[in-house]
Amino acid sequence: MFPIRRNRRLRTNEAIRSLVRETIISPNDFLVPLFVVEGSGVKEEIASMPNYYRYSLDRLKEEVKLLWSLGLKSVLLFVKVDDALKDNRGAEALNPNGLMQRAIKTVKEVCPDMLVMTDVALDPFSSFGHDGIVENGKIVNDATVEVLAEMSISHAEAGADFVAPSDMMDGRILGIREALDQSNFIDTGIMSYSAKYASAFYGPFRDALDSAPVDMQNVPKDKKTYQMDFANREEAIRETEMDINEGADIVMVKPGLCYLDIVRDVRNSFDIPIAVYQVSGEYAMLKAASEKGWLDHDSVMLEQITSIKRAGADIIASYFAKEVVRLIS
Ligand SMILES: NCc1[nH]cc(CCC(=O)O)c1CC(=O)O
Ligand SMILES: [Mg+2]
Repeated sequence: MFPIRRNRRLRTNEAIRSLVRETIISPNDFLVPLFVVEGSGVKEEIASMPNYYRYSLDRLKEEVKLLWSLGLKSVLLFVKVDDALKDNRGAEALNPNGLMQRAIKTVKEVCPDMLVMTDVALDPFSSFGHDGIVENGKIVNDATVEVLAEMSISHAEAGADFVAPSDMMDGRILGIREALDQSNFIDTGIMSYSAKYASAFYGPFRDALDSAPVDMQNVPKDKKTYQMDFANREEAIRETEMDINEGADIVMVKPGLCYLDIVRDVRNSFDIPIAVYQVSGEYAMLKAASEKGWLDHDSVMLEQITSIKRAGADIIASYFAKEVVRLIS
């Protein structure tokens, strides 16, 4: 009686495969990152992110409407700030009429039901390209948290539904939650980049926003004193648990593909929505390999996205969102 069990029966054709498929991708899974710049009529392709663009506010409107029509209902906003507006404390981040604040209003104006999340960190506003304030060669934690809390209030005032602190300062979730509550933004959510690793996969993103750490004496060249060491796994649980206790509504693991063990650990440890950020370098790798004809773009894209969800993600922040949704619809 060899063999009793024949697993291949369940793989015979697409009908049976789809019947037993465990992980299904839908537009509801995605959070779409958007890069915003000053100007008008601007839709400029990011060199290291083929087919991904920076939009001026007028062109952002079209893009947001398009996303909505595809069933993509959540965006994550990032802004590219002029060098002249950058300083060590990221003062421009608090400008009530700053680019981020106007971008939030623009999205809500054309698409009131679109969920708007905003990046909260100093790097796009920092003259040193760091997520926090630099003093004597160090990124100072507590003073940075104060700015992040003010920044969060400013985003909430402009109409953001969720703020997404991506800076990895200690205690910032509590600082932001208390600040939002004190300003009566009790319904404004926090998606915390809880386990964010110091990754070389962020390179294209830093090109997109011109936000890489500067090469200067007494300024750290990398973000390793605040973002996590990629050799560590248990630490991700500790970081995530603290953020949940401090009031995070959604926690995140970032980057995606190299960190799916972490995603599964977090999934098995906590009963809270988990976001995974498939970052710019992951996007760029597939674009480059498929341009060379070395990988089949759409198949690999779907395999990657499905793997992220299979690992335990509830939410996937991905530059592929639009392409995936078009592929599966
Ligand atoms: N704090 C900024 C921020 N928010 C998201 C990313 C990376 C996203 C990507 O690579 O797609 C980064 C870059 C960084 O930490 O240097
Ligand atoms: Mg932390």
